[in-house]
Amino acid sequence: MTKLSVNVNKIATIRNARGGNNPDLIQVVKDCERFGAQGITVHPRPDERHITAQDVYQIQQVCQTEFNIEGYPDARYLKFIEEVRPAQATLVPDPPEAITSNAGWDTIQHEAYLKDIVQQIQSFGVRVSIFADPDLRIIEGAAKIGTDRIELYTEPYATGYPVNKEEAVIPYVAAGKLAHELGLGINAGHDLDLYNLKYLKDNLPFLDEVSIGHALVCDALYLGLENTIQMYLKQLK
Ligand SMILES: CC(=O)[C@@H](O)[C@H](O)COP(=O)(O)O
Ligand SMILES: NCC(=O)COP(=O)(O)O
Repeated sequence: MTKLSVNVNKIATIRNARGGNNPDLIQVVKDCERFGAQGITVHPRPDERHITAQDVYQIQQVCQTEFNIEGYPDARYLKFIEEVRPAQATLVPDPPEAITSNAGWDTIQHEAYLKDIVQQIQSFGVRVSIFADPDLRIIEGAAKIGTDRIELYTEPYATGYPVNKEEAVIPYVAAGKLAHELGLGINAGHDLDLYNLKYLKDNLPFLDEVSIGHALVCDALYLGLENTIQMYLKQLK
């Protein structure tokens, strides 16, 4: 079964726009889970443009499903992971000024660095996922590093889907097959939506989890949060 982890970054974006507590992020987290979300994902970026440090600790208090914290493994991020002990830590190579995540790790060039970080996080009893492009050498590198899972970066798939979905999915099928053969868990995320999700899921038999935020929150503006979460879950059946 592929789990849906709802990324609530954009709820915090709207809240921060006015400086108050509307929408109430913690209430939205509770509601997402009540509506069927099987995980909650946040990416507490250093500039706190959306998710703040306070949000991270408050979500941990209420999250009843799997809490997934994404980020670049600097000292601030590792402190979150050690103190919060989420179900999963997803390592992303974003520089602080990144507008959004736009690439996976070079697991070959950064093997020694990532191996140390992964061991540190695993020593906290936290599962590790490494954000990765669907490149077979990169997947092999991820296995060497000792990560529990990879998260396939799906922006290129989402961009290619409307043009030629059969072609767009090819690298992901190959990467997913190799990852499974190497004993890695498989997550996927970035720019997934109600149009492209089912085709990816149907072509990736061992997909453990998708984390979806931007499109889901945008859909919820028109369709309502409960209905939207149910619609995303239906795509994963
Ligand atoms: C890692 C990834 O692709 C997304 O989870 C990322 O967290 C999106 O970040 P923004 O919500 O800041 O665009
Ligand atoms: N890891 C991907 C994620 O959490 C959400 O990405 P997006 O759906 O906001 O593009």
